[in-house]
Amino acid sequence: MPLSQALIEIDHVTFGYDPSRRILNDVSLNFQRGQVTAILGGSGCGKTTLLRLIGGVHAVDSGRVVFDGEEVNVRDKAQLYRLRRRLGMLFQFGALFTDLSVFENVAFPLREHGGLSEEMIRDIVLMKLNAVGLRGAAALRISEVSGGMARRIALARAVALDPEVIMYDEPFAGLDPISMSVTANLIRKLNDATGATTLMVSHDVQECFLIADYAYLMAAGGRVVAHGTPAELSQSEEPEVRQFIRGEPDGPVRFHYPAAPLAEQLGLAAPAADTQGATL
Ligand SMILES: Nc1ncnc2c1ncn2[C@@H]1O[C@H](COP(=O)(O)OP(=O)(O)OP(=O)(O)O)[C@@H](O)[C@H]1O
Repeated sequence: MPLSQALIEIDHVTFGYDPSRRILNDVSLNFQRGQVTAILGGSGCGKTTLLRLIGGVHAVDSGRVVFDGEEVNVRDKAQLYRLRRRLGMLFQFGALFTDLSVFENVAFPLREHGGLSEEMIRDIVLMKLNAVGLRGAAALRISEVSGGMARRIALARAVALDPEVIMYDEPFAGLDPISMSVTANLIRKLNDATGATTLMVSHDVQECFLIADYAYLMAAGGRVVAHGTPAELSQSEEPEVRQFIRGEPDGPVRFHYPAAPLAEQLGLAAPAADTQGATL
């Protein structure tokens, strides 16, 4: 078997939660060691589903998910356990324990892991909090911190056990522009400082392009529209890619669900050329 460069390979994967509706349709993506790779796409195109397949939460219908040369098999519990110990995951909105302090939130995975002395836990927690600039906030309660700080605490918690792979699901959701760019820079910094491999699912193209080494653009119907470095994708002449990157409401990817022209439906004018996109 040829040795692949990629740490994680999604190889011609097709998947649906139920047989009547395919979410991913013969998709192939590669995640290179040490790199930050963004998976970009609108709501519902299957980005989170991809992360779940990598974590072995569901079995693929066809194709393969390969982690470090080993095909993920959801029925092999011992393999899944080994795999998941190598993955760190930051879920959408972080999900911190609001009744615990900042310190205890970051300490949580370390205590779960077991076998670490209190002194070691303390040192690791303070180092991780220092990396996200919040060592001084260790004693605060989660209810006392801002949304941007909460995201940084969740980042510190996601990397507490120094995972080889860090998966972020919508790390920028609900953040103001400054917190967004702080979070983006931290994702890059944590990747480089720990030598990890980062997968980042998002619909924030600009933020991801600032820090990603490589990006995949996904569209509805579970297909990969394009992939490349942010520079390559930014220079693409492909209409679908250009629309995606510029966030334009009209183009090959339509903003409007098919409908009769608005004026016609409101009884304001005789049926005319399609004006759906022009009014919004
Ligand atoms: N557990 C589930 N059971 C059945 N259908 C699901 C389940 N989870 C997600 N879906 C459906 O699968 C599709 C893809 O969802 P997914 O969460 O992967 O999309 P996404 O690209 O991450 O979107 P978002 O950015 O909105 O989170 C959606 O239509 C969703 O309704």
